[in-house]
Amino acid sequence: MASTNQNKALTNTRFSDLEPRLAEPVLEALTNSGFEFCTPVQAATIPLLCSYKDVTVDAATGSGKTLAFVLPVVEIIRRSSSNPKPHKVMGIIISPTRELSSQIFHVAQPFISTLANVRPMLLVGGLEVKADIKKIEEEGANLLIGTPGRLYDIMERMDILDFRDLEILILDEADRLLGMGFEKQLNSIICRLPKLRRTGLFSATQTEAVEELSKAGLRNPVRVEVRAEAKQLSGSASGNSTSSKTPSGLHIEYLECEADKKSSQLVHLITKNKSKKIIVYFMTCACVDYWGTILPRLSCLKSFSLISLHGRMKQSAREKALASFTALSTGVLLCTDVAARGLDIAGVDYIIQYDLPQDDKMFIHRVGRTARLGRQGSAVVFLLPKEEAYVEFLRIKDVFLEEGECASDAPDIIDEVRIKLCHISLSPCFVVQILSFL
Ligand SMILES: Nc1ncnc2c1ncn2[C@@H]1O[C@H](COP(=O)(O)OP(=O)(O)OP(=O)(O)O)[C@@H](O)[C@H]1O
Repeated sequence: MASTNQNKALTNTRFSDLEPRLAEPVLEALTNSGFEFCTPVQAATIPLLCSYKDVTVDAATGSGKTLAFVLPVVEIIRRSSSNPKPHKVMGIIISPTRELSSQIFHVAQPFISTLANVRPMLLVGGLEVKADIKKIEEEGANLLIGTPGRLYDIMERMDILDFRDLEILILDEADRLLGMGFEKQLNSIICRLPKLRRTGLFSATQTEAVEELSKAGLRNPVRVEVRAEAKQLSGSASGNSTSSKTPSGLHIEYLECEADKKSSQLVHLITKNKSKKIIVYFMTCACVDYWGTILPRLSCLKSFSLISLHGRMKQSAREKALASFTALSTGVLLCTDVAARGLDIAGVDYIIQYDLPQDDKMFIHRVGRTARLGRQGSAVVFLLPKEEAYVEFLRIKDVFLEEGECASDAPDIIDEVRIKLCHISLSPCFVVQILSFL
């Protein structure tokens, strides 16, 4: 009898069931990596991209988006030419951070290696651009995976690369790439690519803005939207199913805290969760440096592994920090939003948002570093009492938290905040924006 999967985050569709059928070597590589059943986003997206459709994909954090684009990229290159000339670029995958590009490169490696003569190249900042140029000149590059800045730089400097037959462009964390910060480089990259190509936009916080889609040159894209099933919200009509942008195994709490008590609360939360693997998000690189210096000096945290990561560290230090934290079973990563999007770090149980994110979308990406692919995880966000909506909510709901205690007895509290905020007219503030995402 055919077996079905035991993981609720997976569908009963096997990779070998997908149509058009994936090539045998890819199916073998999937089996060797322990992947048998597709996640919902993979089951929906892989057949579309493999049938030459453009897609915009919006699915929760940790839902398996990486394989949902990596497999079609490999398939499309295989069909087009499994033996391209050394400097003929067939595909490009762009993501906003060095760490994420590097992760994608490594996830893709076993599948790309089924294409014997296709050379992938990781192009990220922080390392000498001359070394990249030399490598491309000598070895060639058929699939570029990297960050917009370095890709742009390489395209500016290297006429040798031929993009005329490019088949597929993937923008991971597309809202970040298209919405802010990377316009110049991205426009310049996209302008050089043939219009007749496939394009895929992926994110957990996708926007529908037409102008953004047209910036990426999509043609009649199919929109794939996969939401996690959420618990029934109290106060909503019975029988209504709900869906959530955050994974179903994620439990989110808030902690009301005066500014001058935040530091002691942070230490308290870290020590209380000693047996967990924790990520703490701060607003700036300077904050990470500050806490990275202070916390290890506290006697109560002497036995803790505390690792700092931010964008102003040297590339080698960034890589070392991420590798060290990944290898830990318990420990604390102190970081900025450079580690908020896309990173797939095994075993993260707990997310602490010491500072609210500057970009409200980042809330989802931060908490999404835990509870990935059907696992459980929890997250806490520090909120100041002055936050009007929050205080008003406490008054209306008659929910009072002991000062300094986490809201662990109020499991659906954030959902209830959202519902209540719909019913009372409060002046918009950042907290409202954040909560509206949940
Ligand atoms: N079909 C599958 N079967 C088992 N595990 C899978 C499958 N697809 C992906 N995974 C695992 O699920 C985890 C999350 O996948 P991935 O990093 O692609 O998520 P994501 O949707 O890109 O998340 P984010 O939005 O945070 O970038 C990874 O550890 C990956 O190996």
